[in-house]
Amino acid sequence: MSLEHDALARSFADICLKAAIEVMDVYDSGFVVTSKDDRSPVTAADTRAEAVILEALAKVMPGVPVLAEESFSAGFRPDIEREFLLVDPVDGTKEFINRNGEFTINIALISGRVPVAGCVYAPALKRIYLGGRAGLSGDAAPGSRLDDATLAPLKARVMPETERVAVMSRSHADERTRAFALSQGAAAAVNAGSSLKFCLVAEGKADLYPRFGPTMEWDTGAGHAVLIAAGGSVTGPDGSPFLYGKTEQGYLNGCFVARGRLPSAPDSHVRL
Ligand SMILES: Nc1ncnc2c1ncn2[C@@H]1O[C@H](COP(=O)(O)O)[C@@H](OP(=O)(O)O)[C@H]1O
Ligand SMILES: [Mg+2]
Repeated sequence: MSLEHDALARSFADICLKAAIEVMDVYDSGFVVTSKDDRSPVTAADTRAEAVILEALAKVMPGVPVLAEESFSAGFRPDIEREFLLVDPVDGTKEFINRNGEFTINIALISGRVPVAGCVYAPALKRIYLGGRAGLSGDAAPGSRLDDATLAPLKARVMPETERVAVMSRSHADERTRAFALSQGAAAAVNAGSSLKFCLVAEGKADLYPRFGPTMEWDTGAGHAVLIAAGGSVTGPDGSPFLYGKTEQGYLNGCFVARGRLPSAPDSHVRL
């Protein structure tokens, strides 16, 4: 089962690398920004990349329901089962529009309400992160195949007692988030767009990522998979489990805190 999740993360990575061709074509050639019903911005990159991802996922995991950002915005409501896929074709759309490179392509598998495999790919930065049983990261160009030679194990660092580094949203940070980070011993803050924040914790460049502003399940599933594979965790601010498949609340996440390795945590993690 665990090996299967590593293999799945790899197929998600290949799908992200393929979808990145569409994303970067739009990014490099200029684009029109339109507003969705919820007034969030969208470009042709989101819809074109999502089409590529959905077609590929239907071959890799036929019959598994997919909750994807643009299809959801268009009104599609899949019947969520114990296993389902989450897709965010361009997370960090504001960063995409601002052309700072901090946007990602995200695919995750949820099983029993927790992420078990995921891939986060930042095509402009050419960085890829995989989470299955193990975490991996490396450099990869849009349109390329995943190359083992460029991948290295991903390990979150043990949270230091002092001088912790917090990473927060570049476009949606607020005072409550900053106050919480301070209360958790953060001595420095970094800002980043998209699910890259989970990846910064996963690679030991930050210790915590508090999020009190709204996010959707497809924004967090893949980054969450990467982080737990690297030995970190995601919980509610009170330590409660952070679960997926929240149909009754329209797949809107509550507040959460992503953390690196806890001082007492064993080297390997246990999944539900
Ligand atoms: N008011 C709101 N309601 C729901 N989600 C919101 C939101 N404001 C921001 N987000 C989510 O936050 C994501 C961006 O996070 P960040 O600020 O960390 O980059 C957005 O992803 P998209 O860019 O895919 O739309 C969006 O889903
Ligand atoms: Mg998103």
